[in-house]
Amino acid sequence: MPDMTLPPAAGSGAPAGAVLPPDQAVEVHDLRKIYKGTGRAPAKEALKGISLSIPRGSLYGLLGPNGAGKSTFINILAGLVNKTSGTARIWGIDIDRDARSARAAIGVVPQELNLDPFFTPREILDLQAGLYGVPKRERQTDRLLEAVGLQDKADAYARTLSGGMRRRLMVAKAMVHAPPVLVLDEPTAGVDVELRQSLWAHVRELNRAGTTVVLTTHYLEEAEQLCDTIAIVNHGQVVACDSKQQLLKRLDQKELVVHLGQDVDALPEALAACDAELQGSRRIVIRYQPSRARVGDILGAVSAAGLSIVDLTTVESDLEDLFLQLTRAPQAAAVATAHDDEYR
Ligand SMILES: Nc1ncnc2c1ncn2[C@@H]1O[C@H](COP(=O)(O)OP(=O)(O)OP(=O)(O)O)[C@@H](O)[C@H]1O
Repeated sequence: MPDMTLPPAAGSGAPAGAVLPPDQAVEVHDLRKIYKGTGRAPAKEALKGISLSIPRGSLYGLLGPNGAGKSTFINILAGLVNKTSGTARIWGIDIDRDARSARAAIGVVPQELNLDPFFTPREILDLQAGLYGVPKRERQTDRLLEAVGLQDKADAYARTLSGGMRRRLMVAKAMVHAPPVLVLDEPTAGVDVELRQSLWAHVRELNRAGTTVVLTTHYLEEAEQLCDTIAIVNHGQVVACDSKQQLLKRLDQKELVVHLGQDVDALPEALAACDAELQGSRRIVIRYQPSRARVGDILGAVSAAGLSIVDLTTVESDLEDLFLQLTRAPQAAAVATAHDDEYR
């Protein structure tokens, strides 16, 4: 990936005398969307009252399985889908009160690579800047092309660009009006591992340059590697939303594997009250909550039962465990309600 020095996002800093940028880049409250049924297809409630605040400057992940409602959410922000109810503000601008200014504050990179194959990157960016009413003298076409490493391809037909180059061009296209908020819908869906890394580097660079980045993904790894804050969405509801560290802390579950020096045929009595399991005759797996149980006490109980410990391993839960817990739990709706209250 080329070295990228990006043009600063509009409003990302606060020049002297300027209106201070908002603390929250995006704020939505009780956002609902019902797609009307057509023919035999029934109506679909894609968003069931989403409330979220996306802090300015964050790299925010909307994580959820296919069909969770992520694209619907960002398409509403982008002005491409009409919400059924609720409110949304982008960079402090209510999308109902001033749709035009709200749209100007956001750049969206859609999932589909919808580029005209017979236009060159330079033409595509110029055209897009024209659509947004950016005066010619203020256009940053060359800088943007350089930022996404496409200066050498500025005048090549888009159809001759590789998949990765096209994605980068899409990012540049979404940035022509220097929006302070950039939304990427599944930026690396179907992208190979190497290109994924370079796209991540690019997204981090955009964020460092001051742009608030919101991305949707169903790749846990992507959210874990890139995002500082993550909202997990399932069936049109937010089931968790916190900083990555806090989310991981919420798991509060560890697994301790104790390898014994002798054969046993049953769990020692002292471990009966724990979530413990004897595997084979020399291995005990104990699941515990670090906030409630001390590993020293657990090991003490094993030793007190007259068992010798020859080795130990611990396994920590990761985001994947939380994701599975939250998106598979039958009471997910209850979790969401309790959680939403925290964020209102
Ligand atoms: N135009 C539409 N008409 C009817 N239903 C729709 C429409 N667009 C989306 N849906 C439905 O709304 C739900 C949410 O879809 P959405 O595309 O927002 O989810 P997603 O989380 O972005 O999933 P994916 O990653 O697969 O795009 C799904 O059940 C989908 O089938």
